[in-house]
Parts: sequence; C-alpha cells; structure tokens
Amino acid sequence: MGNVRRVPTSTIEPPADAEAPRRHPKAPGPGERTREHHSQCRGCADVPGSLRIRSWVEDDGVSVRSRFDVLDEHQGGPGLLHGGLLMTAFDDALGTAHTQVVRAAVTARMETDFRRPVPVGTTLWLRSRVDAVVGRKVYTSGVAYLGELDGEVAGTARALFVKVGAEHFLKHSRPEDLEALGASREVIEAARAAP
Ligand SMILES: CCCCCCCC(=O)SCCNC(=O)CCNC(=O)[C@H](O)C(C)(C)COP(=O)(O)OP(=O)(O)OC[C@H]1O[C@@H](n2cnc3c(N)ncnc32)[C@H](O)[C@@H]1OP(=O)(O)O
Repeated sequence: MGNVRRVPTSTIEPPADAEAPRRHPKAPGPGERTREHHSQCRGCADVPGSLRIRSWVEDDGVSVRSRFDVLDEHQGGPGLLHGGLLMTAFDDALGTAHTQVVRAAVTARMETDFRRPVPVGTTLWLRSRVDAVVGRKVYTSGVAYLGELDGEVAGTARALFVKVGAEHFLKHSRPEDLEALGASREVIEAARAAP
C-alpha cells in the first residue's frame, strides 16, 4: 500500500461515560439563528453553489434545527436529491451543532443512512446535536425529516469532528484566503515552517 495512510478503525460511537456537552459562552442562544461557517461556505453561506442551509439553536442551547430547500440544481436521480448533497447538508448541520459547543473542529469521519428518496421541491428539516466531547473528539448525530420537523425520516447521520486550532487553517488554507481574513504573510509563513 506504499504511502497510503491507514484509515482509523476507531468507532464514532461516543463512550458511554462521556459528559453531556455544554453551550460555548460565545455561541448564539436558544431560538437564535446560527452564524455561517465562513463567507464562502457551500453549506450555509449565501453564495452561488451553496445549499443555503439555515440553522437555529434549539431550547437546550446545544442542538440545532436546520432548513434545506431542495431545488432542481440539487438533483442526482431524476427529480430526486443527490445523496452526496444530503451528506453535505448533514456535514453542515452537524458542523453547526458542534460550533455551539467548541470553537473550531473539522469533520474526520461521517456515516449516513439514506432512508427515503427526497423529491425536488421538498423542504428538508434536520435536527443535529453534539452527543459528547472527549478530548479533541466531538461526537455528533442528526436526523433529516421530509417536509416538516419530526416528519418522515429521510436519513440519519453520525459524524466525528476533531478540534483544531488556527494553525490548521494557517497551514492548509490558501494564503490569499487567509490574508483576506486578516492573517499577515509572516504569520502564515511561520505556521507553515513549524513542524
Ligand atoms: C469551522 C468548521 C466548520 C465545519 C463545517 C463543515 C465541515 C467541513 O467541511 S471540515 C472539512 C473536511 N475535513 C477535513 O478537511 C479534515 C481533514 N483531516 C485532517 O485535517 C486531520 O486528519 C484531522 C484534523 C481530522 C485529524 O488529524 P490530527 O490533528 O493529526 O489528529 P489525530 O491524532 O490523527 O486524531 C485525533 C483523534 O481523532 C481520531 N480520529 C481522527 N480521524 C479519525 C477518523 N477518520 N475516524 C475515527 N477517528 C478518527 C484519532 O484516532 C484520535 O483519537 P485519540 O485522541 O483517541 O487517539
């Protein structure tokens, strides 16, 4: 297999004794609309090619509900939502749930069950939550419903996010995107030179 990195075999089931997650003090409160991940995010930003997912914080301050209007441009099979875009919707919604609890984390692993086809014209509602945080690992899960919250289940997903610091982006993002966010060339170069 040469240089191919071994795929981790650890489960994404949270440990039974993990503590319940708590809302980050700077995260939006119950009923509030959540912030987009980034101004160019293809999940939630208001830009061409985005799924334009909108999310709101639930009463517990940790879970979120998200709305995804399925349009012609989201087709896979004729008149039906592309499965990869349902995964994108879950990635975004679960990623929004994690920002209620931790500042920055990236998707390490995600599992999706596709239960029902989703016709174009449907509004999908997703409920997403953080189940546990253990060290850098953030365990999340979610359900997508057809037409209304708690309607027929279209799919379910679980994802493991891993907390990262600013150096993750300083090392890997395009320099011009970092500079647009205010990072200096010196800071970017120093992060890239670090081991
Ligand atoms: C602001 C965020 C917005 C989010 C919304 C949208 C989400 C996204 O699109 S994120 C983009 C897609 N994801 C990525 O690009 C991530 C690419 N991967 C990486 O950068 C790295 O592999 C990363 C950061 C996940 C982990 O690397 P690294 O920091 O070296 O940590 P590492 O030591 O390997 O793993 C930490 C722990 O997670 C576990 N882990 C890591 N990957 C996996 C995996 N795929 N499956 C199961 N467990 C895993 C490890 O086993 C380890 O567990 P333990 O602490 O118990 O030993």
